[in-house]
Amino acid sequence: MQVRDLSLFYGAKQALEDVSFDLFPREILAFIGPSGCGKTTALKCLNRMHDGTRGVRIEGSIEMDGRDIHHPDIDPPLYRRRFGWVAQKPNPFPSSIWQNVAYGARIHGLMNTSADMEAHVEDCLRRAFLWDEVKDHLHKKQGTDLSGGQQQRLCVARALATQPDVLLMDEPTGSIDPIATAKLEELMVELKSNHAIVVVTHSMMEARRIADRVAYFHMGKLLEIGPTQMIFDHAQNAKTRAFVGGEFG
Ligand SMILES: Nc1ncnc2c1ncn2[C@@H]1O[C@H](COP(=O)(O)OP(=O)(O)OP(=O)(O)O)[C@@H](O)[C@H]1O
Repeated sequence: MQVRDLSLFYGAKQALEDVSFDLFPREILAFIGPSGCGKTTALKCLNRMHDGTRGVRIEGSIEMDGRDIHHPDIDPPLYRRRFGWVAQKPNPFPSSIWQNVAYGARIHGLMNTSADMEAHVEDCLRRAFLWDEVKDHLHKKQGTDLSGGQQQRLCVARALATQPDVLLMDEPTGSIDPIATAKLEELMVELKSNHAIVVVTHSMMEARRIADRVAYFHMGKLLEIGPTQMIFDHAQNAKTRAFVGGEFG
């Protein structure tokens, strides 16, 4: 994806200003920066999640595979299917584990037979590192009956079910414990072999552990983007250096 000179306004308030970056296949790109600097707003631009939000105005361009994502020929539901979304707070549907995963594939008509659907649900749960823990109660347990970390991995499995190219994760480890966090981070690194991942994180350690590249946002601007080690050890911008050095934020 190519994002160029992206600005976003919530009514009169400008939340993003001339943001430009690329997203490459099979990379983890982390958005970091102080609270309110526009990370989530930028994430939501990628899958057109602001569509239909009253008062939001977007300028600049976003292209995916060389095509303008706002072109009238683009079908928004089909476009959005190319993205999986994982939120900070695990939010499984109040239905069985199996239904949580099957839902997306069903509404998009992705599986032809019930055998295909069974295999797909298993595959998504395996890829989300959850299969062994839930395989004996796929229909008996609700998604909401699982632990917080398991619920978050279920949300990843649900996101994988629509066969997305890109996973957008908004502080996915922000509300789970350290052991569950380690498992989710390991999962994200595994998933990047098939997906590009953009992750918003408040944890500098997490960005260091899992990201290939890091983008530093500051008051709506993307001040610096580069390989993770460069941003943490040799940032060009003084504000980036101060933030990753823990001086503020
Ligand atoms: N729906 C909205 N309407 C009006 N202003 C909004 C809306 N959503 C976000 N904002 C404002 O836009 C700015 C950027 O918010 P955003 O949530 O993108 O920041 P963030 O970097 O993700 O913050 P945090 O790290 O706290 O989640 C903030 O000033 C926020 O108050």
